[in-house]
Amino acid sequence: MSDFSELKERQEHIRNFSIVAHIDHGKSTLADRILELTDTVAKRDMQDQLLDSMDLERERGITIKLNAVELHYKAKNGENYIFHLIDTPGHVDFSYEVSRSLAACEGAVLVVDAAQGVEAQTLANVYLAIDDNLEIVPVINKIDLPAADPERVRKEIEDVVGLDASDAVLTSAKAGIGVSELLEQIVDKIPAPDGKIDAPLKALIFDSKYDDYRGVVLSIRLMEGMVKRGDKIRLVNSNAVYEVTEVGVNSPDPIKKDYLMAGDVGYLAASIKTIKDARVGDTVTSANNTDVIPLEGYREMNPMVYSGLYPTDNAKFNDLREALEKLQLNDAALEFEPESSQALGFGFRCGFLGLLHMDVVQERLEREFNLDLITTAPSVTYKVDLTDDTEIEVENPSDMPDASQIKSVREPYVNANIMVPSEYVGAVMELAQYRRGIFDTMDYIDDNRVNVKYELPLSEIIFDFFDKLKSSTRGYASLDYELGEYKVSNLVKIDILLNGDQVDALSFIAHRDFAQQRGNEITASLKKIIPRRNFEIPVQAAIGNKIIARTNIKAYRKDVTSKIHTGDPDRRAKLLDKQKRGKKRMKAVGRVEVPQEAFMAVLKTDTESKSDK
Ligand SMILES: Nc1nc2c(ncn2[C@@H]2O[C@H](COP(=O)(O)OP(=O)(O)OP(=O)(O)O)[C@@H](O)[C@H]2O)c(=O)[nH]1
Repeated sequence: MSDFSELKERQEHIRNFSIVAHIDHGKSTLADRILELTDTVAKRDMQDQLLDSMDLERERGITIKLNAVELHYKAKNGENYIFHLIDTPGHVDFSYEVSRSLAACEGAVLVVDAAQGVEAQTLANVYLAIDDNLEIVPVINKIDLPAADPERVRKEIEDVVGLDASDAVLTSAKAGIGVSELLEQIVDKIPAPDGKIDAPLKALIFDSKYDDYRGVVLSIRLMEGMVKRGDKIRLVNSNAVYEVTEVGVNSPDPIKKDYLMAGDVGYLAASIKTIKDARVGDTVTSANNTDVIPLEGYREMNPMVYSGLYPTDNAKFNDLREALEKLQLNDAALEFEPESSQALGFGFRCGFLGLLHMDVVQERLEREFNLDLITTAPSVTYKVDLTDDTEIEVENPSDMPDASQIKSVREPYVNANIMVPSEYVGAVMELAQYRRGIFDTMDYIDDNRVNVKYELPLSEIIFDFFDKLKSSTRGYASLDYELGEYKVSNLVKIDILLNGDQVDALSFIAHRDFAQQRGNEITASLKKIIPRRNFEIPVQAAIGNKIIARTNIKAYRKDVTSKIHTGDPDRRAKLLDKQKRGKKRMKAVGRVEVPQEAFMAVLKTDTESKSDK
């Protein structure tokens, strides 16, 4: 191995940075250009959003997971630098990934769209970086757009974020303009890591994933010391000892290395089979180093919403448990515990950071673990004060006690930050008011944009608030929020009965003022969603014993294949097959078949349409 002064020299040439931005401001495209310019990826292998390696990320055009790559850059001063670039997601549901990435870095490149300017997530993400004492390199991207106004945006970065943007790099990630200037600024402005190379190993686990062959593969940032194949390591929290089988970096494909040293960002495999040993935020040290002070891990994330995940085939319960355990490694914000439902059997109550997160988890479970799942409607956590002076938390609406036992129910509120051109302030306020928002403040960002702050019930914003906000502001509003206080609200549980039987997984909680309306809406949409049977199915909504809405699904008589001549077995088989596939995501509840969509019917509210107009 190289001698100490060589290692020290190498360390001085390392630059670790994340790219942070509001969603769609061009982080992933900028990362692509950086990969190209540093010849990390050959032109012929280049594809758009290369670091978004999950199919799901490419299909949706969003970054879900952080991604760390090593690049080599020869600067204008003639020296060779090692960059560790961590691309991060922009969506609020994944800000946990951002905070973990930042902990592995000395600097952050802040990308701001030259036409849109500073948006809600720009602020949220850059504040995370400022809190971590990172050096921030501002970049004004998309200068090729006709609507680009870099000087206005420069001023916004100074006035709203409070950073010196006088030498912010002007880029077009799309056209490849300004990227080499950015690389030079990264070299000049972001400090090299300075952890002791000759101290005992201390590394932070900032991500991990399960690999069938290598066991758990850890993404680590070495703070002190070195690690190589054959070393015995200890994971501090779990106190588990392993022998390192491989270390390396992603560039972007994995490349094995002889060693990783203080300042490096790379991966480590040690045949770790016990998933719970390898938690994100834990410290890795050498096996014989027993008095190490663990690195400051991460703030625990509290899920914002909960929903039930059930296998459509009850026999797959254990497969689902195993899949959730493996996925949790790669998604540290996911929580789950077993629950059961009369209607759906055995499954898990899962906690998510938001609906996009929930959607992504469901899709990853189905794709990566080959499961068919039913998800119940998401719910926030309510705090219920009971008449016997005790307090309980309710994450599943069907667990809400009987009204006679309840003194009061409190629900979580968020502090929301909405940035919007001033002409749309009226529309934003109308929407927020309708969603039971409490106005806080309004500040001008510049001559024609404002930052409006509201306290809003979380349950009102997790579903479709953002879509409604976008549509009532022609896409111009951006939103960020953090959990605030619990407040007492007049809430009731609404139960749904199908064919006379209450279906626990369809119960939901609503504000009393909207209960009647929601009852009507939901019975009407269930009527459309639930397939007819050869008997009439009453669909009812009830508060306690009182039925508040009712409709009927008419009986259906004909067999779907009865019209087809038996002489065409092919067609008949195809039709039956189609029918079978359609059934995959259905659950038989009593004599009624309930499709996945029905469990989400509660999310579809038409209530704003009146206020939108
Ligand atoms: N005109 C123009 N478009 C750009 C530029 N940079 C990125 N885009 C486009 O902006 C869109 C969003 O770019 P992404 O790189 O996916 O944005 P992102 O910030 O990584 O988004 P998330 O990962 O979802 O947070 C894409 O359609 C890009 O092609 C630019 O410099 N000019």
